[in-house]
Amino acid sequence: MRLIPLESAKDVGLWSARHIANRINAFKPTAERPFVLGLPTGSTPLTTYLRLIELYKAGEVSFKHVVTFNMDEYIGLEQSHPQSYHSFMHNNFFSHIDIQPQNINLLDGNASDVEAECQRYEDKIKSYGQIHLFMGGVGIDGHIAFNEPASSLSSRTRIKTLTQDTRIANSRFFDNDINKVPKYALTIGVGTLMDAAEVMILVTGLNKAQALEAAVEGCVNHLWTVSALQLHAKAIIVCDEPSTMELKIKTVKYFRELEAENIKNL
Ligand SMILES: N[C@@H]1[C@@H](O)[C@H](O)[C@@H](COP(=O)(O)O)O[C@@H]1O
Repeated sequence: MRLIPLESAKDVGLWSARHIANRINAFKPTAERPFVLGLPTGSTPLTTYLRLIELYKAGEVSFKHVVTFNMDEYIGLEQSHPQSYHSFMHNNFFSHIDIQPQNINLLDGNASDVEAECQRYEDKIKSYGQIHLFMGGVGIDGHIAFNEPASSLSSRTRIKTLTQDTRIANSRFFDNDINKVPKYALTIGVGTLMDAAEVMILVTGLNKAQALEAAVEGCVNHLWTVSALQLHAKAIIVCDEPSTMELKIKTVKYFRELEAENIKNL
């Protein structure tokens, strides 16, 4: 695992956007051989999206031959609902870049046959071979996508019941009213994420410090699903200073020295 300890949340956005652009450009995608990118929602990746839009506008990266798969979607919200992950992605990213609509993949949280929808998603990912780079955030309780504590670390795309903690955390987007937060979501599984060639998780803020500790210093444990990353051959965690509060000083120092050259590349 690589840990990139940066100073601020803004730096996390700049670094991660640059990393994505570099990977796309190095891949030289074409219509026949697109770059496959996994994407999250949440407040953490917003700076990354803003920076990617800037890089696109500056001609430094194109999404013309990029195929995207989002991690998750609430069940029961209309796609046009302002808090659906469909809306989030279109408003914050897709409508500002040159991605082709047919290359955008999101789970349908209103599918009548949920199991068939999840299978369709898994099959569609497989049809491209592999997701080349999956970016994600992390919940306060260490969940990745909506793989809540005690999710199987080999899980595939499926329906999950959201925990009370997650619904409270996400109620800030629903007028601070937990009753308006959906109870269920469709989410890729931990196994789906682990199949990606590379996984990059963004962690910012003091409230994520325990999750970061569990991911980096804890044991692989289904109660902190982000800890599964320790078993991934190419995992990167990009974090800001406040989120490292629970890590040992020597851990942070170790990675800071190891990544000294890369930390400069914002
Ligand atoms: N399903 C999403 C996760 O993918 C995201 O990582 C998490 C943290 O969101 P934020 O970045 O807003 O803290 O929120 C939700 O639960």
